[in-house]
Amino acid sequence: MGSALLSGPGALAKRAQGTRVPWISSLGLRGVLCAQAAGGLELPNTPKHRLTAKHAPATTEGGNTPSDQELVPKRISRRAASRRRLTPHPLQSLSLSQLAGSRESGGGRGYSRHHNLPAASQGNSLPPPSPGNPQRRRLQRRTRHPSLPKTSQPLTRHPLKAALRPSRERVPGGTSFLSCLSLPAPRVIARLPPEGGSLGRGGAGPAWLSGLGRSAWPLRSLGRLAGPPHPPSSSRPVPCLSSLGRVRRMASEMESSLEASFTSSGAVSGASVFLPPARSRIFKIIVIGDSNVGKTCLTYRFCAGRFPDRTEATIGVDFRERAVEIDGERIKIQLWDTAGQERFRKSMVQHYYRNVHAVVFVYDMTNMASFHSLPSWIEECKQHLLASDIPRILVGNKCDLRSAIQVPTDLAQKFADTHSMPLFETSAKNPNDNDHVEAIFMTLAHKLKSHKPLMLSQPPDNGITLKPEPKPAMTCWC
Ligand SMILES: Nc1nc2c(ncn2[C@@H]2O[C@H](COP(=O)(O)OP(=O)(O)OP(=O)(O)O)[C@@H](O)[C@H]2O)c(=O)[nH]1
Repeated sequence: MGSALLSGPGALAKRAQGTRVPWISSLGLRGVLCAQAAGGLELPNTPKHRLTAKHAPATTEGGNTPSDQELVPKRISRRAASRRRLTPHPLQSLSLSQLAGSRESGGGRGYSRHHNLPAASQGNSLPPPSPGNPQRRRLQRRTRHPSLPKTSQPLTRHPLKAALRPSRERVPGGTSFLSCLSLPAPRVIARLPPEGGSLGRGGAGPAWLSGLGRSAWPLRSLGRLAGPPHPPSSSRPVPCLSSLGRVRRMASEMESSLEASFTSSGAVSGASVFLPPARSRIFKIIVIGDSNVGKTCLTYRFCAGRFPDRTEATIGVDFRERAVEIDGERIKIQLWDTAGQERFRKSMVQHYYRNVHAVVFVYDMTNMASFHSLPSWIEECKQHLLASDIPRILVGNKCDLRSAIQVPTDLAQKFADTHSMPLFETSAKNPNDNDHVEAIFMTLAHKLKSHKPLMLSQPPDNGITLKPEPKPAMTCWC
């Protein structure tokens, strides 16, 4: 049928002109080959090396047309089929990242999404895929990103995902950081007021806590780490450093309450308002000295009237207050029991020295090193610009341990004279020295009262009273 068609007058005319035969596709390859073998058709645009005489099927004897099976040369068929299979689709030859980039950059083929440059210039030095080199094409398929190793990662994984995954693997021992964060915080036991309801003997709790009520005491008190009572000398429990932040916050609250107290006394009042006179003045006294010299015990003895059952190293600062009456005036003595250990005080120091009215230097009479540290404590006061006229006293503690005393009284007295301070030797532990401890702080209170520091003075007589401004006369616009 094919030869019949090809030998028609139209086909011959086309052949004579040597032009392409548009309807040849309807014949199929077999028909074309038959026609060519019969010499009836010349295909000008068909490469001769692909359709040559040797590929054409031999005419069977008797001039019969070969069967369909014979008409299709097997070699040509296989090669054509293999070429069709090996010729990549343009998208097939692109790597994943290139595909993603081409999507983002509007479909530019083979371009990096980062710089819009050809992928080859980004470090992927492979040439564009060639249809005739299947090995190279395979390489190109395996190469996804120049920075990633050629591992057996699934193609669907984004490179970034692999980089950001490692939380568990990175932490040694298989613990993730989140589990580290969820470690239980150290237990902190709040210091409760001593029996009787208040810290001091004055009855009521500290003024700066009065607004909170008694139920707020444990929250407002400073925490100390739970633990057994430590032995009298060296091995003391180590408090938790994380409590320092809480202590610092407390110290600032104390300061602001002190400043509020000063303000309410009328001495510091930036605004032109009239404030009622304060009911009682507050004196801030800081107690400083080496760790373990007995600062906590001394302040506790004065405010609670007894030796504490157990003590731990102070973190930052402990506050105690006692109200006393001197010459008919009620004043409050606020004792700041500071930490002796450097690591528990360094971030608190600026709070200690603000608005200080008096300083108590304490050393341990059974420990010469604590006495030798006194000059450094005095120096620290100087560095924090403590006024030279602020009352200071020197206290040697633990005089009950007579057999262990290392610091002779005359040496201590000489030092005190050098620095113009009165010297007291006492014991916070010995109940017989109770009056002595009391006398130390009461002396200070008397001195402070007579000292009449500017900040704590009563409101001046020329206090400005706010007068209501005269209202403007009503104007009716209607
Ligand atoms: N024998 C005797 N021991 C005392 C006396 N005062 C304190 N201690 C003991 O000395 C140790 C330390 O007392 P603290 O009051 O905690 O010392 P501190 O100076 O406050 O120490 P830090 O808080 O670390 O600055 C405790 O074991 C007390 O029991 C005292 O007068 N006599």
